[in-house]
Formats: sequence, C-alpha cells, structure tokens
Amino acid sequence: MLNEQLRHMLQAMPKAELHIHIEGSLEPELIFELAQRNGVSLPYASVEALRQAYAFTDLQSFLDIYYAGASVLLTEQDFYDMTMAYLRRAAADNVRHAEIFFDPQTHTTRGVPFRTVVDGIWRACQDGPISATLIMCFLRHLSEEEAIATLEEALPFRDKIIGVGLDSSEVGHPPEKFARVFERARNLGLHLVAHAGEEGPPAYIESALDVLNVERIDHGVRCLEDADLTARLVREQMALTVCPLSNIKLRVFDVMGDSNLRRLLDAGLAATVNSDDPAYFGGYVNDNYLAAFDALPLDVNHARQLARNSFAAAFLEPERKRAWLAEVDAFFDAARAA
Ligand code: HPA
Ligand SMILES: [Zn+2]
Repeated sequence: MLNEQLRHMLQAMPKAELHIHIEGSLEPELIFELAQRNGVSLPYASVEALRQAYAFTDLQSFLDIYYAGASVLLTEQDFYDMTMAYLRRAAADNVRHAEIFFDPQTHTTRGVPFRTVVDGIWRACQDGPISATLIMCFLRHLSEEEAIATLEEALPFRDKIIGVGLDSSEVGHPPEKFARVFERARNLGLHLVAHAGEEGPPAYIESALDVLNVERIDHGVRCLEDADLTARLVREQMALTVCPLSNIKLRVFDVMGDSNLRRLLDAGLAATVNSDDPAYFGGYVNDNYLAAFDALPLDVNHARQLARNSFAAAFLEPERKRAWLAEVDAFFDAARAA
C-alpha cells in the first residue's frame, strides 16, 4: 500500500526502463501536431476524440489504433521529436537508462525508408538527457521472410542497434515462427528478447527460451500458470519486463488488484516494472510503479528489488551496471538512515 514516503521513493529512485515501444510514447497532441506538419488527415476531429478511442478490449484492439497513430510519422525529424519527448519524460521519472523498442516494419511497409526511422530515433538518443539504446522488434503477425529482410536492411546500422525483439499480435504467432531470423541475429552478436506470455500461453515463454534463445521475456506474466516453467525462470533468473498498466488496459487482468506482480516477486522471479506504451495505457514508468504499489501489498523492499532488477536485467557493460546498482543501494540506504 502506498504512503507519501513510499510514493516519493518510487518516484525518486534511480531506475532503468526495459520495455517501452517508442511508437507507443506518441501522445495524441504530438499525433495531431505531426499530422498537421505532414498534411496527413486523421479520422478523429480532435485530440480529445482520439483519446476517447483509447478503450481497448484486448491486444489486437490496441494494436489497430497504435498502428494508425504511427501513420503520422514520416520524416527523420518526426522520429527524433517523438523519441526526444519520451527521453525527457523518462528523465523526469528518474529513469537513468532506457532500452527502447522500435518497429521498423510499421514504417517501411508505408514507404518510409528504414534509414529515416533509425537515424531519427538514434540521433535523439545521442542528444537526449539519459542513456538509451535501441532494440529492433519484428512484427510477429508478418512472415519470417519479412523479418529476415528487415534484419538485412538493418545491417548497415548494426552499430546503432543492441538487440532484436518480437512484438505485435501474440496468439497464433508463436516464437518458433521466427527461429531462423533469431538465429541469424544471434550470430550477429545481437541481444535477443521476445514478448511471450502476455496473451499467449506459458508454452510460448518456453519456446522463446528454447527455440529463440532469448535473454529476457517481455511481459511473461502467464508463467505462473506453469509451476515447472516458473521454477526454471527462477533458477535461470530470467528477467520478466512486466507492464502493470498495460495488463489492465488490455484486459490481461481485470483490475490492478488482480495483477500478479507481487506473486512474481514472491516466487523469486526477476520481475521489472515498465510502461510498454505510455501514451496509450495511462502513464509513464512511475505511474506504473505507483498504480501497482497502490493496489498491491508491496513495500519499500519490493521497490528496492524492482529498481535493482531493472539494472541487473539491462544490456549494459558490467562496470556501468555495477555503478547503477550501487546507486540504487545508496539511495535506499540513505532513505533508511534518514
Ligand atoms: O504489449 C504489446 N504486446 C505486443 N505488441 C506490442 N506492440 C506494442 N505494445 C505491445
Ligand atoms: Zn510491449
């Protein structure tokens, strides 16, 4: 439960964000601004009317609106402005480091060059107020051939991407559909992650591990349905990038009180808290911490664990990781002494 002191600590504690789709940070105001700048017409009369459309029943009902919103992104400056807005907002939440997903296929299929997308997002990461790296996601509702072509397109930009991921419509598109492209990415030395066990069954988490060889599971909340899988995830300390507000908005759980975040932590899982698509789900990373701590029996020890988990699971050089973990410990030790 959330008191003023815990609220302050959640906001002020240093943290990493590991599950944020940059296209999901596109606020309605910026959608309208970019639409006007680019002469794109929107099927919504106003910012308010667009916001009103954000009533989702499941993942697909969200994705339809999310891809429509992204259609206003045309120039490198558009991608830069979207990314810079996120980085500034994340800095205000005391995010020190973000590993940002982007979906090139959402844009290249509309005729936007790959280079425009990556250069705009990457340049903002260089100029922005916090540390940020990029993970390129493949859209799992498209074919593996299209994912392979996207990976080939990314090769000239290899130094701007730290890893690949898998997102979009989960059910019916199991990880094994993308075995070859993940193998190729692995051979290129890229980090590997995949969305699994958000709407899909625990078996998808298992095949993400066994077939794709991922190093983190995005969401993964359905793992608790399988005791053997849960034990394995604990044993391997496999990070789960949990997104509490997303899970409510997409009806994975009915209300925040039903979120299994506390049970994941109690089981010894390396859970983290993230925003997923903050412009669509009602908040940035601190809003996610606050909503979860408000509804669940979570205390300052869980806050410290979650902050530590976020850096421990990040794709960072060991020295930087150690420094940030020490910063977390110093923050909580100072708070305890006060
Ligand atoms: O939560 C998500 N799940 C799958 N695909 C997505 N693309 C953006 N957000 C998501
Ligand atoms: Zn996601």
